[in-house]
Amino acid sequence: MDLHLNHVREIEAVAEGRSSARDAAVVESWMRCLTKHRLNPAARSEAYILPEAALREHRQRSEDLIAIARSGIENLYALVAGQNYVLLLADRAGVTVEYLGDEAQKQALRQSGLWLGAEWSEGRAGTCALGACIETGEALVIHQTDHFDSTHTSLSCTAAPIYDTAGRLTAVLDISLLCSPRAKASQSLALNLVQASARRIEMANLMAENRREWVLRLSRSPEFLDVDPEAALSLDGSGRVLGMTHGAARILARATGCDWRRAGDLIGRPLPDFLNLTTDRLEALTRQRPAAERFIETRDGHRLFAHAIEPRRLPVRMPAARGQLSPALRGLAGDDDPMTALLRTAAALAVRPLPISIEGETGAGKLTLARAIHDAGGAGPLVVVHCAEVGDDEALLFGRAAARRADQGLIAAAEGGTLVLHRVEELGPRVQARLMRLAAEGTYLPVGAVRPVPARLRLIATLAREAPALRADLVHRLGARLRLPALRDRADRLWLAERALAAEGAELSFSAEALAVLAAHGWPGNLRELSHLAATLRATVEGPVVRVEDLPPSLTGAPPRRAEAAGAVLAQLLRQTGGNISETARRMGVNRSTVHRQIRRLGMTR
Ligand SMILES: Nc1ncnc2c1ncn2[C@@H]1O[C@H](COP(=O)(O)OP(=O)(O)OP(=O)(O)O)[C@@H](O)[C@H]1O
Repeated sequence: MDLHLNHVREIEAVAEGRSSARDAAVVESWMRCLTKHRLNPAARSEAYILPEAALREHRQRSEDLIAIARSGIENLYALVAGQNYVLLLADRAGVTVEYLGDEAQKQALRQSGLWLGAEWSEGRAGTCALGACIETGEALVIHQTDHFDSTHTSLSCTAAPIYDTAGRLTAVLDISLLCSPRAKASQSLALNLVQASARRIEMANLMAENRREWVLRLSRSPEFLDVDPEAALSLDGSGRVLGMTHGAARILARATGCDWRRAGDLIGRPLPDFLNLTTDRLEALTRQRPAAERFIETRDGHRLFAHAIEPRRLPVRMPAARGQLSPALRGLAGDDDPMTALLRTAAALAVRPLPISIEGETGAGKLTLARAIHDAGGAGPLVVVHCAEVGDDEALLFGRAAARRADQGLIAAAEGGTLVLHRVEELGPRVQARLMRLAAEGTYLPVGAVRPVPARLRLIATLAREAPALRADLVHRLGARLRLPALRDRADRLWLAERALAAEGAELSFSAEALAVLAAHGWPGNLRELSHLAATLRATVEGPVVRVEDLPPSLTGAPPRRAEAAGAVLAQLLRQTGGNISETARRMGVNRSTVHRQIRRLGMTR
């Protein structure tokens, strides 16, 4: 029977949901060809080779990658050339930008598309190793009749992705055969080889990009650690992840239960989020000690061997020890490791003019930390903007072109100092769009101006943990991210509670039972809730000891207040204060942004 017809029937059967002996990756790719790319399995199309000019453009864009990948590609080709393999390096679009093949087979290779400039995207060529690898981000073999288009069913192709240090797929490495044995298993060795080469290319890329940073290489076995490690990541001076190989992205993602496909989210997070390791232990992991002694553990309990490589030339800025933190920063936490690490990072950032964003639940201390960073950094005015009050009023923030001094915006007022945008997610969409330039380039456009104005200031944005109203592209421009833990997750919460009482000037202390209640409480209002509790206790408790009975029902288990009741209280307070937001906020014990938010959530009009 006609092989082509057979092939088409098999694809149609899979489309109808019949089970198939093919690998899941092949079946999924066939389904994408049918439903996403809308390809016809009965149609046959020759491999597409880009015109010269278009190919030149693709190669120019991949120049850096080709330069870094070159030795890896040549080594791989040297290993497989004797077995008639050709080697292709394709860019993200599936276009072959580098090629090594046997001159003697030139004609046949060109004909079959195993050639420079061939486009092997799945949408163009149907199921093929390069295209399916780009779609799935994983290494795979597409062997003979695994191909969707029966034009390609004589080929056997094996591909592995190459990721950049930010975790984005940038290229695919492929070795292919014009003719191969029938069994797909014949290509297992090819798969291993391509994956190892891709890993080494990523490693070379990471090392080239991070000569001045700490690099941490990881391996499951000490024997390979120093010669051919499985993964590597780079760290900035304060121990945050700067970049990684794909292997490292998988390890870090697994350690925190994240999806490795969103590796970009791992960048900027502190090392202890993933490993039981802090930067002050990196020196103990250099080659001075035998590899077998350099083991560490991931947060999900996997044991790894590590090799830390010191930054070259410039000495790295090691994180400030706790005693070296400025008093403003030091006072923000007791004995809590994540907070100590966060404050060290904040101290390192405070002396540089980089934008910073601070995330945390309501009352977690975002604004307080922003102020402390400003204090630690030194110079200039501090302008705090409550973004709910700005809304979409562009002129308020950015000022107007050719304005008199009094009409300048808040950004101009912060010149030479710090601009804190508190609850930045409360800004309207137009203001958010205008803010992008300030965050990314340090310039801004006053309303009505045609030329951007440079802003010499440090930008600190605070945002709620879940801030869906904020543009994703703005979030990424808001600089280094500091994530404040919720009070219930802090080991120093009882220390904070005692200190809050002391700050009220009261000669009071908590009984052991009362401390147990505080330790178990969920603290939805975080530090704000704690400081209000201290103020209330100071006013209500007579003896020297706060007992469980002295604590309010919200802590000791009375039913929580319902949203309707909260709405009624808010409405009543607004009426009593004649709509005065500041006074309402003061009486409710929350800040003004919270009142604005509740008004909006409850659909009230002012
Ligand atoms: N480290 C701290 N120790 C004790 N109290 C603190 C600390 N940080 C903040 N507070 C107190 O907690 C309250 C809330 O702090 P802050 O306004 O900084 O929180 P926030 O996260 O910005 O809140 P929101 O997002 O709700 O505006 C303030 O009264 C502040 O004084």
